[in-house]
Amino acid sequence: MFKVRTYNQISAKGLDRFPRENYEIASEFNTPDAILLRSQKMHDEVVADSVKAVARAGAGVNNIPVADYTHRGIVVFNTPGANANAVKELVASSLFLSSRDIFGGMSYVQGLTDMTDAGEMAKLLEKQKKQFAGCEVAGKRLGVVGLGAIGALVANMAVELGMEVFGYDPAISVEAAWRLSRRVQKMENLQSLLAQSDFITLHVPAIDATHHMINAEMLRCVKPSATLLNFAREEVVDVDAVIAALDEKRLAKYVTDFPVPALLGRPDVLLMPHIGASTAEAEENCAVMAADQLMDYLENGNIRNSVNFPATKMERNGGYRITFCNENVPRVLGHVLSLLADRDLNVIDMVNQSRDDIAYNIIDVASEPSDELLAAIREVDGVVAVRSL
Ligand SMILES: NC(=O)c1ccc[n+]([C@@H]2O[C@H](COP(=O)([O-])OP(=O)(O)OC[C@H]3O[C@@H](n4cnc5c(N)ncnc54)[C@H](O)[C@@H]3O)[C@@H](O)[C@H]2O)c1
Ligand SMILES: O=C(O)CC[C@@H](O)C(=O)O
Repeated sequence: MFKVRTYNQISAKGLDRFPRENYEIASEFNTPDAILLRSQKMHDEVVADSVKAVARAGAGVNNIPVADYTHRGIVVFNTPGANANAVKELVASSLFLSSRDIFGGMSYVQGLTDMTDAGEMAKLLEKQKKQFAGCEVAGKRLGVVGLGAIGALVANMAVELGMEVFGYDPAISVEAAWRLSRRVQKMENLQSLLAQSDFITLHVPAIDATHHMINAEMLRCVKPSATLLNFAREEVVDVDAVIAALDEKRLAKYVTDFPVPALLGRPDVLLMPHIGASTAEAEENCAVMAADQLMDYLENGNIRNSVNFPATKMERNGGYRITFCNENVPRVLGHVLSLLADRDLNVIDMVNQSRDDIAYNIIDVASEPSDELLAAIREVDGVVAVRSL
């Protein structure tokens, strides 16, 4: 029986994937085999040595101490693309909400609570509506920073809206580049993108390289009429620099899913409570994908969509399965294979993959590995974790 500890509200569709005859799912477990979470900050959480994998039902993994887990042999998964459409739709809404005063106009109408005469109300609205006029997004220039799962959908959607679209992503994958409309113009640097754009939307992960990528220096490049949209992460933007730019009218508007108190009460911001991925569809997609990935790892040792371990898959061909991960240094695999040979254990099939400092191995053997063998593998210099499945 595997135990999976959940944090946050995980879609029932995802939780239903775990067959209850093999899995116990709960939000409290002292020694779980795996953790399934959304935005729970794990940096200060004590994670038991029993944990073999952590699955993030979502894209960003900056809430997880990935490097620390890697050293402990804990595989971290995410769900690439599973919530991208939800974010794209909120970015579309935000383009409209920031280009026209839809919110102000609606609040104004709702505030007319003393009004009883329909004719008088219609006259008043016709007179007042000019204060809520805006502009269209068609024909405007959108700069998309980060052209992965979300950025590509946003860029393509903006092309369809009639916008002129610029993209900047120095690390774009071949797959992501294929998804992109040919009408998206590639920018060589961030400054050029910022200088041309009427709207700038950020879709990069929160990593060291993107920390405060929008800072005082970069904000000096933007047009005073520009709107900045941040549906990526709080850390990607230096919010003090944004506030200074708004105060000095060097930036027109800031729209963000990651508000901080200093932004409250400003007329030139639109603040949302981290709802980019809060649709039934996205929550289901993420939870189902995360659950399936966790189960395949716990039951078969296969790794798909990990952010710290190499993608590794081996079909089951009978026999008994040993998996282990080790520091990516010479001689560890050879040492383990010699332990199997010493015990006359025949290898049916095996796969060895590495990623940065970590290597991962699946070995199918003809007879059941003993506890003594597993303990001996665990003792090999460089081995981090061993399992028998
Ligand atoms: N608001 C929300 O609820 C919400 C939902 C989903 C994702 N997100 C955030 O959006 C981020 C992106 O999600 P995704 O699914 O598109 O991820 P992704 O991995 O598919 O795409 C990220 C892209 O950013 C690019 N990139 C990395 N560093 C860059 C840099 N310095 N400059 C320009 N581009 C750079 C990468 O090459 C990649 O193409 C996530 O990491 C997460 O933080 C927020
Ligand atoms: O779980 C959520 O609601 C947000 C997820 C989002 O921030 C992500 O990075 O995928």
